[in-house]
Amino acid sequence: MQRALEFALSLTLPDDEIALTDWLLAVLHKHWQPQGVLVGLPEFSGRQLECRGLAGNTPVALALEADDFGQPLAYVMLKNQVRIWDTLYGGARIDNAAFRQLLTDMGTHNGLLALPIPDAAGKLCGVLGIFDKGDQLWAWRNAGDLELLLQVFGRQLARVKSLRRNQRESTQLRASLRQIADESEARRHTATLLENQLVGQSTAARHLRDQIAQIAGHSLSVLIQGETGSGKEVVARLLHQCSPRADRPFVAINCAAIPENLIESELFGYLKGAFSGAQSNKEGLVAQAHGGTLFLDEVGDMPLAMQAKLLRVLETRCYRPLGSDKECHSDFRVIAATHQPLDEQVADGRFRQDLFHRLCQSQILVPALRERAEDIALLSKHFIAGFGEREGKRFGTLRRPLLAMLLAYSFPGNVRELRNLLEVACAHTADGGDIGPDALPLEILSRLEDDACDMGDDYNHIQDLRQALCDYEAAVIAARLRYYQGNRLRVAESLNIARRTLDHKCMKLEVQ
Ligand SMILES: Nc1ncnc2c1ncn2[C@@H]1O[C@H](COP(=O)(O)OP(=O)(O)OP(=O)(O)O)[C@@H](O)[C@H]1O
Repeated sequence: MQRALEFALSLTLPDDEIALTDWLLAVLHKHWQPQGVLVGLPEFSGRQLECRGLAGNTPVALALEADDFGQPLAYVMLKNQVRIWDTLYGGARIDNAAFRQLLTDMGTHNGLLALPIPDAAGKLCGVLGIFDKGDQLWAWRNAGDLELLLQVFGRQLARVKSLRRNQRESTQLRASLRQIADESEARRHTATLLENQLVGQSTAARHLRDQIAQIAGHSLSVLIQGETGSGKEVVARLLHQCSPRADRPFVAINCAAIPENLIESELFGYLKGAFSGAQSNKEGLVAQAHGGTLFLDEVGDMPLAMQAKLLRVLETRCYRPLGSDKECHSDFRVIAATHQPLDEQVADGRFRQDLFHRLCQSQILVPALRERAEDIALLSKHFIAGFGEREGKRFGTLRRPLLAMLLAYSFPGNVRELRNLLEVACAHTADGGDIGPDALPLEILSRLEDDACDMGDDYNHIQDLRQALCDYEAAVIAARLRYYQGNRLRVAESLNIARRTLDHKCMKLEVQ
């Protein structure tokens, strides 16, 4: 009983095919003690028999062609029948050198008993070869124990294989779940980054964020166009931060700000002595951008001669530092921006058409602020909060009259102008105070009033009619109060309303 239990226990330990084969070899070695033994199991394609065994006490491992029926194990697999060869004569005709060597080591005085291994369903799943003297092989064959042992092995093998398969599948499943979780985490991260840094809830702002999220994923060049101050650099930085290159450098160059004769050395770098004043080697921006993004701001201002050199770099990703005779390579993504109509410059011959096509494999147009006036309130809140934090102050809200004036203004300088204007207003507002027109210097106020644009042909920015009317009313009264230097009687007369009505409106609309 104890031996039976020990045997059963030993069978529970192997958890893969190799360990189970070793278990079978150990059992055979211990209880049958044959001269040699070989267990062959087809590998996953079925083309080869992976064999493990013992020649005496020495471990053997070899691979046999499963369809080479000239060798006995494949032959028994084909016939699915037990066979005994009383001697090993004829081994010389076997192609497989390792197997031939094994037969030679066993000696011709030994024979071979080969038995098919059935799985749980009785299907063939391997083969066992036992080397020993012919009469011993016949005795083992007739006793029938080996077949029983192989049934135990075959069933256990099926179990181990299914366990392995399940483990493989659950590992793959876990890996795909992890990938899905990583992807959705990355998407969430991108969305948060975009919402925080590209402020705005207008349709145009949302579209811009969607475009960035989509374009950031590939490595094509991007041409960003838009009026000055509209947020082109914000878009370029976000394209980089949301891209797989995010942890590599973002290198920006303003082509309009660098003298023509310096652009080349800035971009490509130089070697010591390349020109007078080059006292040491200097790495260029193209090299610094390796693995990351090269941002060419104001690309429309790049001189024609430099455009040709840039085109070559974009086509080959190779460049030559000044004074060097060696080509260098840099893997960068290029993003270019301009406030100029590049297509017109191409038509005028001021910008190379081939470079234009290279740069605009994908395009983003950043709309002017006046085309998305709905964003003004949110942008203002964002900037005021930022200035408050910077100055260590807590500002109240943007008062309606000022908001109304901002909504009516055409913002030729776009978001930058709004930001600058609010920076001034915050600087003139006390800690805890609301920000109104009185916080702006007169010249800015008159700029806002003089340039107050028509509220838009389509009034698309209006989301709340009652609020819009209040804002408009507040803006008119505030402007008139400034014009009459706070004289409410004259304001009321000029607007054809009673003085009491004006007072009431000023209180309700928070106009001072
Ligand atoms: N949607 C936005 N959300 C938050 N800040 C913005 C947004 N758009 C622009 N800004 C801010 O406005 C200012 C100008 O933006 P940016 O420099 O990106 O404009 P630009 O179009 O590149 O200008 P230029 O044409 O002069 O190069 C920056 O301070 C930027 O942070």
